[in-house]
Amino acid sequence: MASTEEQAVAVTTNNDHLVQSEDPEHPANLIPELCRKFYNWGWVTGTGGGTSIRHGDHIFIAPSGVQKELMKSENIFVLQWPTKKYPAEERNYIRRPLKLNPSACTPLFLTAFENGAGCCIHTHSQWAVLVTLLVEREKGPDACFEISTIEQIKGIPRGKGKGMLGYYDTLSIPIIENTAFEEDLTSGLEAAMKKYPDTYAVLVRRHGIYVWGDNVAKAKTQCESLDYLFQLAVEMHKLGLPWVK
Ligand SMILES: CSC[C@@H](O)[C@@H](O)C(=O)COP(=O)(O)O
Ligand SMILES: [Zn+2]
Repeated sequence: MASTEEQAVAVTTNNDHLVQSEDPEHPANLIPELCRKFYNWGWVTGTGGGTSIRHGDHIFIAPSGVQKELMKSENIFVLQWPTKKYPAEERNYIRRPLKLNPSACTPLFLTAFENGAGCCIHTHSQWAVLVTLLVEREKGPDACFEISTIEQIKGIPRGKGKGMLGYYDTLSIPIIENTAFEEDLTSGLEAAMKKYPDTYAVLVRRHGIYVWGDNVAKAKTQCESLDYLFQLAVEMHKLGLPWVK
């Protein structure tokens, strides 16, 4: 019987083609490219944060604990979709680079994909963290960031198949409490999605945010719009201006 290492080599060797493509839009090329951008925006510094893409029946996932802006396509893990929520076992990966572990965010990304997402982004943006500190903790499971009558709200969907929010709508993003380990956030994320079925993002107090979209472009632009709104909200708070009119 082959040793664990030999089995891992076999898996990796057999499926390297899954992350080899000349196409810049291929997920194995896009994830490193996006993470370089996100690093420059302060979203994924110090190895925190990350992103994952669903492409057909494959899920592309970054490794854990690496400098996300230096990641290469050969470092990307691949899971067959649909898959188990906690794919700790080696055999669940159809491509697993040696000497690396998959992102601790994997079960959270999978939760977004189960919800129909094509891409999920996790940031440690300081604006997102600050907003979670400004919304009262006492509200518990009802904690929610809300903002209205700001043009950029129109960059966020009203819900699946419901078009985009309008200028006079109120944007609501649920906030869940942080946990000691990233993967333990999964039940909180699931509960928030159940309570807010139209949401495309969940804030994590003192940690950051998970944002997803139907595809990569939507996840990225929605994440950008939210980050803009969080920064604006922090500055408004400093000026004593209300977020909701
Ligand atoms: C700075 S460590 C951050 C991690 O614990 C976690 O919050 C995170 O976002 C990234 O996890 P990772 O397993 O490296 O993909
Ligand atoms: Zn994180």
